[in-house]
Amino acid sequence: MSADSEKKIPMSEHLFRYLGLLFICLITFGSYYIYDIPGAFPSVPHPTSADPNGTISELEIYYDIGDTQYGILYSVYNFPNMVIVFFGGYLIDTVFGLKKGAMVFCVLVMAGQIIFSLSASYKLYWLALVGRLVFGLGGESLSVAQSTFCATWFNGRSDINFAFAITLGFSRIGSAVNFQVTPELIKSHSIPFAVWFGAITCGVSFISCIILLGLDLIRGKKDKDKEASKNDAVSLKDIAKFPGSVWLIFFVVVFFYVPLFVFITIANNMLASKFPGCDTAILTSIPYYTAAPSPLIGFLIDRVGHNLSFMAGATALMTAAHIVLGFTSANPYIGMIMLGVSYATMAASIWPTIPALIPSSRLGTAYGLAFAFQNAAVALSTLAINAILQDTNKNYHITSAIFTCFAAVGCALCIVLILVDIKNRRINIPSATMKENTKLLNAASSESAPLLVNESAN
Ligand SMILES: NCCCC[C@H](N)C(=O)NCC(=O)O
Repeated sequence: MSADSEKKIPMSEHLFRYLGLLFICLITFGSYYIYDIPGAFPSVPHPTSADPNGTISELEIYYDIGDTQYGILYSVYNFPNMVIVFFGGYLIDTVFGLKKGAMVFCVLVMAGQIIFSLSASYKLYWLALVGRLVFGLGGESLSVAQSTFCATWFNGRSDINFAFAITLGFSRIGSAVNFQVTPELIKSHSIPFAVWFGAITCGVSFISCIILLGLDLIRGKKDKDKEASKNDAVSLKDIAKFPGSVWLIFFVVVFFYVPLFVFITIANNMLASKFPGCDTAILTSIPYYTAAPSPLIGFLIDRVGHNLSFMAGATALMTAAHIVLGFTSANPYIGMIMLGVSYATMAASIWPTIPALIPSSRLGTAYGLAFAFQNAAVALSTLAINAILQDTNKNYHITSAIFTCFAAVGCALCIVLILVDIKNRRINIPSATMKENTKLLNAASSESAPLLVNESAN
């Protein structure tokens, strides 16, 4: 779409897209809110002979469990998603279609949290695991549906990076709000009340999903898309035909999100041990709060394009952040803010590159694959990092070196992507050209579905 033709879009059309975006944001608000409910339980003193200043989560006391069982509340979410989220994307593309898929995943998220809440009411740990497992069956796939909705609603528009950044910023506000609200509700009411409140946020997301489905029917008619319900079956051959750049982007997802998500799980202890007396609760939530202004970065990328250069900048900043946090005595706020800015930049630049490489009919599968790799890497690295810490008597220099290397590899991959794109000219180009290419890609794929872009042909 040229700048000229875009100027002719009536205001009511822009308002309609942004109304849709509001509900696209809201469908995952509940899932991002409830994901870290276990982590938001307050810590209480728990002195032992080995560690007189030791603390323990109130959740462990409530269910009468240890650290390992606490960790399993997260593992039952991540491990199955090494595989499930890929099938979630596949189901969206070929079995359910986007609308029914979103509804099924929303119901699973809400059902999972209701089961978790019942476990809190009856103090049953095994039921809590069942709840987290059911939540995991829908949680990641719902994020795939969200990305696919966002790509579909903003396909070929000049504000697609902005729209993606808004959904991520909004979702991460959900994560951050949980860290403030859950401890407050536990203090002012009770543990079951705080957990049931999470179920209410999922109810809000469920209602938003119903409204979004209605709006999407109208959008489908406006855009005259053939996404009546579902596409032709995705075959392994289609996936093998995904362009090389998309596979490299999946690897960047892995090498960027491991030093972010896995680091955050150990950040509390690492920062407390390196900087005694610092406020670790505030420090560890900084990267998520910093994601809130990522729409500003998305807005900037919409103006200048060159997503890969922003991704390279984000990985370079992530590398520097881990060096500052792990190997210098600089104030930890500096390193954590660097980490947050790098996250906000990556979140705004990486996810919109996928619709420029993969046609709409295969977007669910592509996002599903990206999240499957991400979950596998995060789940395995979390185990490996904790094993290393245990074996080295909590030598955080080693883990910082590992995170630094991961981020540096991510940066190197971005540079390779930039070099590859000099020839292909698909994603490190001015945004107007990228949007034009995306439209051509989708037009070509609807004529000879499922056609995927052949990089060397470009
Ligand atoms: N409950 C966490 C959902 C994560 C969704 C997805 N795997 C993801 O990482 N999205 C990008 C992000 O930055 O959150």
